[in-house]
Amino acid sequence: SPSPATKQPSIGEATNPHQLPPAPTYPRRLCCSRAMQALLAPPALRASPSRSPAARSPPPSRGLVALAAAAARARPLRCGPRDTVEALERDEMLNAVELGQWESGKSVNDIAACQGIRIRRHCRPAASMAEVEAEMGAPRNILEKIIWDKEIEVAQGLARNPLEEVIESAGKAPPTRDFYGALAAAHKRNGVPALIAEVKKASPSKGVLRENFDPVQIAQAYEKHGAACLSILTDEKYFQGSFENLQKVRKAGVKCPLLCKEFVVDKWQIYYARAMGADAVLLIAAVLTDLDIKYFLRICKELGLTALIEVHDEREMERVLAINGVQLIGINNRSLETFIVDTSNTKTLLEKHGDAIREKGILVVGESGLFNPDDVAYVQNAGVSAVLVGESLVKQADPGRAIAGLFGKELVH
Ligand SMILES: O=C(O)c1ccccc1NCC(=O)[C@H](O)[C@H](O)COP(=O)(O)O
Repeated sequence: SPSPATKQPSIGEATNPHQLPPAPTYPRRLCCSRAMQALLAPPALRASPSRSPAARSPPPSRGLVALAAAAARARPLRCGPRDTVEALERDEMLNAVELGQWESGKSVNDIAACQGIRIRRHCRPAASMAEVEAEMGAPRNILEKIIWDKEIEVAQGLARNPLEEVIESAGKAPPTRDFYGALAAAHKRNGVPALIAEVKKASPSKGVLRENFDPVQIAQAYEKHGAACLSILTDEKYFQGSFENLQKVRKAGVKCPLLCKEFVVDKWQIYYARAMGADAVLLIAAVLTDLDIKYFLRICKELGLTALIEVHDEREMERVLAINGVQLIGINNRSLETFIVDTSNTKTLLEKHGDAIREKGILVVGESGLFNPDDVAYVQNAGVSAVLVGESLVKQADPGRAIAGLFGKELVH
């Protein structure tokens, strides 16, 4: 059985990642060096769970940071002979400000709020929604509701398909296709933003978009008519999607790289997405702390997945631009809290951050609310290299042919 140092805690497990006594006000450097000491200590010297402050007074909602930090020690960061103290000192996860905040007693939701994140986590995956709501009140908006359900759903998925098995399947999956490269090439080839065409049956804001929904047929039609990549909704409850749809499209021989459009709150979902054939995953900045994003980016890198990191406002854009290794940013014109769609959001954010984005070689995807060639030209002029389009294609009798209508011309492969 795994040693305490390498054991992966389940979501919501309130375990202090460093197994060190809490201090109310650690100076940041001290906190970091303690984290590194814990990392570098031989397993026998790593403190036992009984010493953890969480064990003394189990807080209900510290699981997320604990999870990320514990995983930083274990996987995918491997502390091997080439990991010098200097390298560890430069490690942005080990030095994450969130770890110091957590050690000094902040909850996951307090830490998230410090980054302007309004979506709360309940971190009680074994509880019923009634129990969660009794403790936290009703979810404040649809995105929070989706995330609360997702935390419980992921725990159920983990019980059915344990992490170790999913990691093994992900490792055996056929190699990923280059999502970023496909977008860059299609943009260059067609002179218009590359298309990520979305395979989506329903959405919370619009209800059922297409009664007669065959994901493989739609995916093949999109590919035939020039989509560079596809986005496959996998959420069942709110979008009537599934991981099976993703797998079916992959197995049907569609060559376009596939984005798993899921509400990722746990690494299990990323491994599962890869095991089911994904080439890219969505990470939503409105839901994930900087440390979550950094950690999930490492897992993506290890698996060869591209991460599309979605932002909606100024604060989220600033946070994401400060994270190393980001290649693809999606600007969602739709607020996932209010459903309001405003394409000028893309323009506003790119006016302010376009230079920094270009300097870093990041590609921007304009997402949501695009219906005609004027809409596409508008976001293209704002500076996007790709667009993510669902409703305006999937609602048409022939979603493939609808692509030429959206761009005002045929796209070529
Ligand atoms: O679309 C929704 O109602 C929704 C609600 C809550 C969370 C996410 C939601 N949608 C995800 C998306 O933003 C879109 O699927 C995607 O960007 C395509 O948008 P569209 O072309 O407008 O269908």
